[in-house]
Amino acid sequence: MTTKRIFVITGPTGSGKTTVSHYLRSQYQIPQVITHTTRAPREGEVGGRDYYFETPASFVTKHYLEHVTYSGNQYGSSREGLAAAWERSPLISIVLDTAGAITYARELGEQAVVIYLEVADQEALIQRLTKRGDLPSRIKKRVASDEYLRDQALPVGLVGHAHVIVNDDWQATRRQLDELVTEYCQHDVVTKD
Ligand SMILES: Nc1nc2c(ncn2[C@@H]2O[C@H](COP(=O)(O)OP(=O)(O)O)[C@@H](O)[C@H]2O)c(=O)[nH]1
Ligand SMILES: Nc1ncnc2c1ncn2[C@@H]1O[C@H](COP(=O)(O)OP(=O)(O)O)[C@@H](O)[C@H]1O
Repeated sequence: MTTKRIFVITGPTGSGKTTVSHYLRSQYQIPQVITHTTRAPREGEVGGRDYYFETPASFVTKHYLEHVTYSGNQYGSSREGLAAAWERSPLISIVLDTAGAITYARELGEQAVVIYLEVADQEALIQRLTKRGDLPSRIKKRVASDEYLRDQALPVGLVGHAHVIVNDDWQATRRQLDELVTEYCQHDVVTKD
């Protein structure tokens, strides 16, 4: 049987987590676990595809494997969401903050393949957020949040568990992702023998 695995994509805001998750979906048909949030949708975001957008009252009715507060909003991933994605494919992905990534690494062990993204130049990262359409006031609040500052560095709890990718150049990032997918697909061929 093919081993079930999940690519846990983490890193600070603007490091490219969503972009990586979309690439894994379009290039390799790797489904993404959709998580729940109380934050308002950004322009272009669609409920049920990007997030399940919740009110504070509806958020607390779900069964979470883990949940966090990030820059004043609630986020959580459900056990049901994980099981539903694994029904569709043995290799799936999820986008989490580093606290969530630590929980997944602890709860799922080797099934969780953690990818930590970072951008070397902070100015470039701010420019990416601006280009993405984030309002200057929101960017200011986000980059001043404790959670953003915490996620700037690979947490001790993920050292030795995470594949670190410096996402400055998309072609280089793509190559590293291609290698990872190949590695984890071959892993299964090897373990089946
Ligand atoms: N722990 C955890 N983090 C989540 C979850 N859903 C989203 N996040 C993280 O919450 C943070 C804020 O997400 P978002 O508002 O979409 O901002 P972004 O990082 O700029 O895309 C990011 O680090 C996401 O990876 C979840 O269910 N659990
Ligand atoms: N390597 C890259 N070079 C330039 N822009 C990038 C790169 N990776 C992602 N981006 C852009 O940066 C912005 C933030 O990326 P996104 O995936 O939304 O980050 P996150 O989900 O971590 O907040 C998006 O507009 C995305 O298109």
